[in-house]
Amino acid sequence: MNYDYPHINDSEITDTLEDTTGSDKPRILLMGLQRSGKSSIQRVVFGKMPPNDTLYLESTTKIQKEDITRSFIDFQIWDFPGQLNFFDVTYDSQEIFGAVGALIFVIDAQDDYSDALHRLFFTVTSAYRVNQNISFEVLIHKVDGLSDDYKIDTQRDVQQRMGDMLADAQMEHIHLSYYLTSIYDHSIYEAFSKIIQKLIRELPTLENLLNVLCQNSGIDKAYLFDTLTKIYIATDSSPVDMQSYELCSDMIDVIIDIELKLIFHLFRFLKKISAQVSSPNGRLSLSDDEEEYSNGNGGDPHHAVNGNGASLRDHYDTDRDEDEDGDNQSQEQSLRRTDGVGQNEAEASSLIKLDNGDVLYMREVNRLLVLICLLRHDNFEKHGLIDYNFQCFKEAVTEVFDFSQKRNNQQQQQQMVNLAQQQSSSE
Ligand SMILES: Nc1nc2c(ncn2[C@@H]2O[C@H](COP(=O)(O)OP(=O)(O)OP(=O)(O)O)[C@@H](O)[C@H]2O)c(=O)[nH]1
Repeated sequence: MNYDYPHINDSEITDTLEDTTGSDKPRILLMGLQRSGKSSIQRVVFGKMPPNDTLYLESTTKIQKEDITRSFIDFQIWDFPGQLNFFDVTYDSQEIFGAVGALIFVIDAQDDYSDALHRLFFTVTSAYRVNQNISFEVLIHKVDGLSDDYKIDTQRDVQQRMGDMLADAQMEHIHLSYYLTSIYDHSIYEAFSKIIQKLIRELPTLENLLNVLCQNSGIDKAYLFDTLTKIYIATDSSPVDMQSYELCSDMIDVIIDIELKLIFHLFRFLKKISAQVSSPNGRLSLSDDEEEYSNGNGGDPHHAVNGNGASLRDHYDTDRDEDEDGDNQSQEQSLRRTDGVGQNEAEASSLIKLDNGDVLYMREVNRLLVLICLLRHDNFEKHGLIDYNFQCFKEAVTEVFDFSQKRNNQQQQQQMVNLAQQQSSSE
């Protein structure tokens, strides 16, 4: 049986190739059989699509390239149509696979995956011949429908069969990493966190900084999250347990939800102001105001933004305790301007007290990154020390990325100089 890709006609290939050139950003490729879940993963993790909406996604016919902007993760994701063979001679495989950081192969675990394994073998061995630096990642996907025992058995079976195939081809030196994933829970974010971390050059430095922060502040676990994608780009060296990771990851959703509500009310407030300016008597009636609040936020006027809207966070300052979904988890939110930082460096912080006495503490490192820590309540009493250490951590992280940015710029300039020299010598 031929497990290679089916033959594709030329017009389809040319059509697709138009999409394959362009950006210098490191690439993450999503490959796998049709309907294995590639586009769903891309949309859910990087596009915030609700998992249920992926049921209506149409099959991909061309490479879908997406620049991950507004995120710390400065990569390009390429979603490949399941039916095309990009190792065909018609393609410049050097162009496609030369600059790849990670090749993620998605296997549908709810289906018979024999064909998928042969395709995975073909894909990995072909890509390896082009670029030996690619990190190969295998998502055993859609495991939400499987029992825990069956998940483990499936992973063992996939690993065993791939290991045998690579050994038979004397290519056992190719290393594959395996993850059990589903878009319906945290597993897909956890897997992407580990995949992306392999591509971050600054990872060891960030881990060291997090270790020092935890040791000196009584913090049990700390994650540095990319706010947009909920991918954690680094954590301290204590073991990651799924429960703490899920709590921290959920905290981002809670905060974003609150911020969105604030933006919504700010928008309504500004709309009202503009209506007031243009209204004949130039006055706002109190009854209108109350109606707005009761429609929008359950009648709590303190959720409104009390300023001129120049900076949302600069004007928001509230604490609250409330029960969450019957969990009796006490939650305090405080989005406030921190003294000692400039007007433009307003940063958010947030605190959630858990039932067992632990505390989840979030601090904004910059526009793209947040630090979320889990610690015992009595350790949180040394609040000033934690805040001071956090400022030191933040400065160090900023320095690391400034340095890395400068190095990248220098490397790019050097590459351009080399290219120009090559061109002039060949003329
Ligand atoms: N149960 C379950 N279904 C999923 C999961 N991820 C994706 N799906 C479903 O799988 C189906 C196919 O998903 P797609 O993302 O379109 O698959 P694809 O690999 O991009 O397919 P092509 O574009 O044809 O190559 C959709 O109905 C998704 O809702 C998952 O984690 N669990």
